[in-house]
Amino acid sequence: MADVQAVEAVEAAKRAAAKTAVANHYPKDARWVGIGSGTTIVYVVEAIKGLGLDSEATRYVPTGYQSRQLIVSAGLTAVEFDALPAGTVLDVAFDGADEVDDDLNCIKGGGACLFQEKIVAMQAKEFICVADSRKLQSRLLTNWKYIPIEVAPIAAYRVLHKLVELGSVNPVIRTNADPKEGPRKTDQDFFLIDAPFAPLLTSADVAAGQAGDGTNGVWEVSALARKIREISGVLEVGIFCGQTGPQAAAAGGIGGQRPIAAYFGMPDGSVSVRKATA
Ligand SMILES: O=C[C@H](O)[C@H](O)[C@H](O)COP(=O)(O)O
Repeated sequence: MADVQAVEAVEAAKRAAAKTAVANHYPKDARWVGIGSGTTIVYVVEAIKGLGLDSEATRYVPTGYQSRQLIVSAGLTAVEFDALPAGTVLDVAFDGADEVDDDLNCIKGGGACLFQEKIVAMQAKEFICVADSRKLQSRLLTNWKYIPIEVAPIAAYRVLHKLVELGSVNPVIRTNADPKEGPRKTDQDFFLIDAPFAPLLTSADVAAGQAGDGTNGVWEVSALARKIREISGVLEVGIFCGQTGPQAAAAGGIGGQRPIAAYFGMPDGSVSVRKATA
């Protein structure tokens, strides 16, 4: 009974966060909207429907199979990322996260989606993250214990070896719930490696003098993300960091993989917001 109540409380928290995020960031004249993956994004789509705008002109860009099914089941119109007219910039992209730190860096991929999520977020003016209080931490890898990494199957063991060199302790190839069914496949038919590391340093940690260059296995977020992406065989890493959309636009580019705001449903029913400072 207590378990059922706990699950219901978490679902209520996700729904509250989604409703607030959509109320604050969904443009009334939205033309292109990115829709992420996972269990929390379901409430984002519910909240979008709840706005009652349902414009014929709005198109929703999915980040994988589940996301597309969600869009279509809600009676909304999906357009695949590779079918977007050249130069299309999404008005906004919403997505969940496995953990978010003080700088709004995120870990994503716990549900096996990260590559399409990243390219959709990076094509949007604003990327908005929606989650519950379990995901709200000061540093990444506090409550959530590993970094999901999407890899080419042929390179998986090579990547495992390289991750150990970077300081990961016991990285594993993710399997299906029944390990006899073999490795879990992504929407790209790639494998996932789940790589535990020590908690990742934030900008405040670095400003306070901590190195974060991998010495003794301690990494700063962006430094580790860069190192992992450099390994041949890695398609994408489930660390979303670096520029926000507005920062990218100010530099003459499009979109960023770091959200401009993250909304967390709290156990007391309130919604906590963390906003990017720059
Ligand atoms: O792989 C899945 C995605 O990155 C999800 O957005 C992330 O795992 C959060 O999922 P949920 O909302 O189910 O906690």
